[in-house]
Amino acid sequence: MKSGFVSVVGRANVGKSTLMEKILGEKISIISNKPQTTRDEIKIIYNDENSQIIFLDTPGIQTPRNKLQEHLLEVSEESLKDSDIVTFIVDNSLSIGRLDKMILKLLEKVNRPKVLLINKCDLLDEGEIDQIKKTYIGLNMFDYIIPISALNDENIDKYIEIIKEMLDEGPLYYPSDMITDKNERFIVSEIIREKALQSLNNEIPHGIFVRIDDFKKRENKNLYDIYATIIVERTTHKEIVIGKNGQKIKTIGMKARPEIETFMDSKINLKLWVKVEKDWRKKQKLVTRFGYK
Ligand SMILES: Nc1nc2c(ncn2[C@@H]2O[C@H](COP(=O)(O)OP(=O)(O)OP(=O)(O)O)[C@@H](O)[C@H]2O)c(=O)[nH]1
Repeated sequence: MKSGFVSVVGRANVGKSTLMEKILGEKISIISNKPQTTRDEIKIIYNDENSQIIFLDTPGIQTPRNKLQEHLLEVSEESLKDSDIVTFIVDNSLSIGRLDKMILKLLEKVNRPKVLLINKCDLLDEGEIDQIKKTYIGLNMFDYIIPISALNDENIDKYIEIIKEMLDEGPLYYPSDMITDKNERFIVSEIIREKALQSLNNEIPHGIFVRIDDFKKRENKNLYDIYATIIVERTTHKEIVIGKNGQKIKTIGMKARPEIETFMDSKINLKLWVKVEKDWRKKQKLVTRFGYK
């Protein structure tokens, strides 16, 4: 049995969620394909007959502008140090951009075997792939460099093979049917948050948080009652989330419910409320209370 922890870092939009979905299937895409702004580290667990790979899916890296983003950057650093192998994903850009350089600086400090995935190779020709490879070989930092296309499922099996080769023998850290360490409440709150952000069209840039107030299965029924509160920073935002005649919040609920039902494999009765907590993002205390650390 081989097992171990593999951290996966990359800036937002390079295709991490797509990769995880190809490795682990649709339920994972519900979990990992969420807007970046408040996402914490998520462990995503791959199992087969003779291995367990625990991917530490870290938040996409961006320049920290507030406490929450600072925290996300710390999460990435920590998971790099805790893991057995580090995977760095870049996309089809031909040169190394500013954020990628920032991540490379982090990686330099981490004394672990490293794999580089060049994603979106379906958008590149052979010459371009070679050019990117050469750039990174020049850094002398990576044990393996693998061009992939997460979208077209190209070379992902090779990546898994290489990870297995590199891992040591180890125990089953999690039950073999477990796919993530996050509890259902957290994932449900992320689904609601995502649907809210989508329905709000950037009217409230990043300023919402979703708290699950109640989460109960009805006796002898395949049905859950879930009560959640969408927390906003301002009274004006509250009005926006509720919408005219409550239309907006109704839409958010209608979009979230089917996805929660797929994830929970159960019928869902979802009730949503909206509440104002001023400047919640800036307040480290609230960030802590809401479970980011
Ligand atoms: N052409 C091409 N597009 C891809 C590939 N992988 C991902 N994409 C696209 O790139 C975009 C971003 O992919 P995501 O998987 O959401 O990226 P991410 O890194 O998880 O982004 P964050 O959630 O912001 O961290 C989506 O539109 C994907 O369809 C690929 O191999 N080829």
